Amino acid sequence: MRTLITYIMVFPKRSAFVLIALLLAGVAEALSLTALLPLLSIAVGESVDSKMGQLIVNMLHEIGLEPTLETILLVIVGGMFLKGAILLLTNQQVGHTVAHVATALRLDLIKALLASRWQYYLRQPAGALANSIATEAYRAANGFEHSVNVLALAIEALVYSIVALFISWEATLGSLIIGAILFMVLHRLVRATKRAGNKQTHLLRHLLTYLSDVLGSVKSLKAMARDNVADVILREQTRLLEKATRKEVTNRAALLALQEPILAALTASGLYLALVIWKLSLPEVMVMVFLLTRVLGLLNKTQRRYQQLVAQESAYWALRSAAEEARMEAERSTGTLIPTLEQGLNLRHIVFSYERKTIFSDLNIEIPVHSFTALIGSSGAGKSTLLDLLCGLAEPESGEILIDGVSLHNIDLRHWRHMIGYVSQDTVLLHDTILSNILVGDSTISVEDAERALRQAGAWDFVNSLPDGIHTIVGERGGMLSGGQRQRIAIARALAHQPKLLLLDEPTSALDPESERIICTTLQNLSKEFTIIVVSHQPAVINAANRVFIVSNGKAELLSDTGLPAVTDLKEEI
Ligand SMILES: Nc1ncnc2c1ncn2[C@@H]1O[C@H](COP(=O)(O)OP(=O)(O)OP(=O)(O)O)[C@@H](O)[C@H]1O
Repeated sequence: MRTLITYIMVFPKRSAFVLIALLLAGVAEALSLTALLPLLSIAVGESVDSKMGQLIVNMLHEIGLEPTLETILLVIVGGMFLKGAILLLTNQQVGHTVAHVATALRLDLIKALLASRWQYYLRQPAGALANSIATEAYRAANGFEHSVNVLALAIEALVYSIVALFISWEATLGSLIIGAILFMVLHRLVRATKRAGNKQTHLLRHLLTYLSDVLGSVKSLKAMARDNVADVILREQTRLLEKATRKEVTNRAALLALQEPILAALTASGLYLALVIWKLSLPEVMVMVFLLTRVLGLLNKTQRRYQQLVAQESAYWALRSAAEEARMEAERSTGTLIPTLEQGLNLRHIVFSYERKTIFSDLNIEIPVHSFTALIGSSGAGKSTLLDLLCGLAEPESGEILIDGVSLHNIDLRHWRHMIGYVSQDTVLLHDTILSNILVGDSTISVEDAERALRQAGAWDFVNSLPDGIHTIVGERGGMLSGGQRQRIAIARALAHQPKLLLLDEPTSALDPESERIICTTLQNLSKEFTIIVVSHQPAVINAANRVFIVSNGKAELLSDTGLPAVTDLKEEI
């Protein structure tokens, strides 16, 4: 019930529209059915003496129609058509709304996650996120559809009950009481479905997290003939999921199977009471039986829809709590100053740790503008972390990061990041065109910007020589390009928004010497315009830089600031 109310509160306008439409549909149907009463009276040659019958006859007189068999038949058929038209519009609206709800929930989660602290984001398994965006959002949106239907069916049942009350309040009340008892008895099946739904939500999240991890490393597992290990674990999780799904389906089937015979028994008892005990007239009894069958049928349908709602609702709450948790971990930027980068960067006495592991105990680095700085050091020394500190993705415990003498604390982070071009260690290109890979959805970057960036990155000649040029599709993870070409596209992506500072994390680690040489030349050319900081173990990159820092033991030490350090000397340091 909480989910039902929440859905309506979160999407009030859409829910209201759908409900009003369904209500109109219910009224249209009820009116067309009540016309049955005088129809039946006329059909059996009786006079129309019930209140409802009189009302219909009077209404027909009002609009200048005689209550003949033909007119009443037309009223019934017309009412049904009107109901059909309203239902068509309603169903359309429900369909649009379900799609809208799914999109709104997905966007909400993505937005909250992207706005969260980097350290929090890193802890989120990609598979769980994919599951939330795909499966949970879909199930949650279906939950919305079931909610609206529960309400609509309940309203329809109410409308029918009111109409039935006019005919015989005793029979209606009796049936409603029996209906309520039936509802409560069968509620056990609804609760069991809810438990199965919760289990499914939990297992699906687990399964997709594991699946995405396994698929990410399938090549090495396959090469070592260890893919059957993954297979066994996945099979176990799939078996559990299947069990939960089977439980849900069994409970649904049980509810459906039990409702039908009980409904038949109730209808038969009602018929007996009306004919033998209350001695109602045959047309009245026939209409009443028809209406009560509908009321109880609608109550049954309401319960079945409610059962479907509780099977899906856990997905909605899982999705909402994921978004809420991400919002609690939102990155908070306190600074408001607009940064400049005309003098340089200065890291002073930086102390930083991951949980209890100290990475920097007293880090001091000065980086003048238009310098080309290489950061070297053993694996795990903290080079990538240093880049994270510069971007504001990690925050020092103490010490200061100064941009042109202004503390990063006081600077608007988004403005600062806009001045950064970042090429990560593991750039993944999208399965899309080269142009899309450079724009990555940023509408402020023009095609001319992309072309300029490709030229700056030394990629223009090879892109231009491709049959579709900038519109060439690069394939899955950029697989249709060479490693060096992919890396130059990644550099072009980092340059497209005209940054001032270029940060590169191991840009050539996967490249052959020739591709590496080309990237180094590109970087040297770029250093005339940009301030470049590159993390690398590669002698060619270190030689290309004009300043070299070694990061070790929580500190950074300047090894060279004149240009070309001897590669052999550096190798010993690395
Ligand atoms: N998000 C994180 N949470 C906890 N520990 C982390 C996190 N990121 C990195 N570390 C740890 O901090 C240390 C420094 O990591 P970092 O990636 O900065 O090293 P690096 O010098 O760039 O290494 P490499 O040359 O191997 O890329 C490593 O020991 C790593 O395990």
